[in-house]
Amino acid sequence: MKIFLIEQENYREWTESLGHDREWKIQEIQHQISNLLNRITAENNGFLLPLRYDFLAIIADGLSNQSLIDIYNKATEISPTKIKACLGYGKTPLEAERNAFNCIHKSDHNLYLDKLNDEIVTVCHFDIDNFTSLTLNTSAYDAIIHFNNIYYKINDKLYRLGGLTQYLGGDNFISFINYENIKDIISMVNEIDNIKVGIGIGTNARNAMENATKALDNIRKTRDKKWEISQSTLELRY
Ligand SMILES: Nc1nc2c(ncn2[C@@H]2O[C@H](COP(=O)(O)OP(=O)(O)OP(=O)(O)O)[C@@H](O)[C@H]2O)c(=O)[nH]1
Repeated sequence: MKIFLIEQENYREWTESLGHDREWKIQEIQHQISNLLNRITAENNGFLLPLRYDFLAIIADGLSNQSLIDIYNKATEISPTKIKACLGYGKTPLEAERNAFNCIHKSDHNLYLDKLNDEIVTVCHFDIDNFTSLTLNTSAYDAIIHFNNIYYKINDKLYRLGGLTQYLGGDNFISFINYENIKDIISMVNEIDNIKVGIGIGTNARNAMENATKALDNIRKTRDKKWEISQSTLELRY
């Protein structure tokens, strides 16, 4: 697995430079940066995980180093701080991210790329059943508390498998995992009520993500299963 990790350096100093009436400005700028990097990453068939916003991760399998250079250049163009970025490799997405993080802190260069083999990308798109049904919820915020209780339980298991997990809004969250751990995901969701998962496999993260959402939509059609796997060959885009 390859993770391209981008650091916005001296983030705290930048935030403090905005004064006390700053949080709304930070939120505005963070979401603008995440929006623009999300777009250029998707155009290159990757997938952006905003993580902490001062550090953003890109699932880089299937992306050329030139694509990563283009994304790095975009980040340096739009960020209010200096940018450092490293490409890391690992058996799991978490190991790859840790290696990229280590590289950022050890490397004197602002950009470190390596010639690494691409591996297939596997992503799980989790969804809670009937999250929007009014009978379940007394308020939008109560629904979030209900979601969080499930999310943190599952996230801990995904972390132990070496998955990189990101909340996407509503009752949706995804985890990029190692292909070998699909069986662990299936046994996990079989033991948890009111949750389903679409598992997507692809030659790059965008392809895998599309397949995971397709699998999730298929489950909704019949509602007689808690998981489905979908894979296809690379569809060239852009
Ligand atoms: N990020 C993201 N949000 C979604 C997606 N689909 C739905 N949502 C949001 O997630 C919330 C729940 O939507 P659904 O999961 O479709 O509805 P549900 O009530 O849980 O019904 P089922 O999942 O079909 O059982 C809503 O706030 C939607 O706006 C998606 O593909 N991605």
